[in-house]
Amino acid sequence: MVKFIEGQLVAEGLKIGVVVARFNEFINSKLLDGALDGLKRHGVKEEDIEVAWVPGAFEIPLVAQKMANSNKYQAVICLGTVIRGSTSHYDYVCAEVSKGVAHVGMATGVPTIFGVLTTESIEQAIERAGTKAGNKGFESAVTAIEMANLLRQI
Ligand SMILES: Nc1c(NC[C@H](O)[C@H](O)[C@H](O)CO)[nH]c(=O)[nH]c1=O
Ligand SMILES: CC(=O)[C@@H](O)COP(=O)(O)O
Repeated sequence: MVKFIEGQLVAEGLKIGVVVARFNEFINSKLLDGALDGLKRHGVKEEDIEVAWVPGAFEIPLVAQKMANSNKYQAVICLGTVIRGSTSHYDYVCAEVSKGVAHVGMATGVPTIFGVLTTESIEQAIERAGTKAGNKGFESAVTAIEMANLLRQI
């Protein structure tokens, strides 16, 4: 008999850390709204959510790591938006934030969710922050809950 293990989308009692970048705050505030909505609608209490603002996406991994190492949270959600400009800066920021967030999850064992938009245009970012392509923040909240519950069972 195969035993399947799945994380349920039930979040009562979970404590969640959120790291959100101020750079492109216009978009990121919508991602944060989506994440908070997703957490609360699945049962996370407001007092069990802590949000840390950082300057830009590049700074997300360090603060996510500190949160994950604190043993206060069952998951850490990382939110930001990197929009391609006219130089190679975009590639450096994207590489570091994606590698850094993945590293935090692997190094700490705390699910660390990549809710960072990496887009070619501001329009693509707006589409993914609560308009026609959903809200990456909400999706990240659901992923955090599923992963926190999955890891408890393994
Ligand atoms: N261009 C974007 C940045 N750049 C700023 C960096 O993230 C960082 O704060 C700075 O280099 C200081 O270390 N950040 C974003 O979040 N999004 C961008 O599009
Ligand atoms: C994604 C970015 O880093 C961006 O804001 C930087 O733009 P640029 O490459 O035009 O300096």
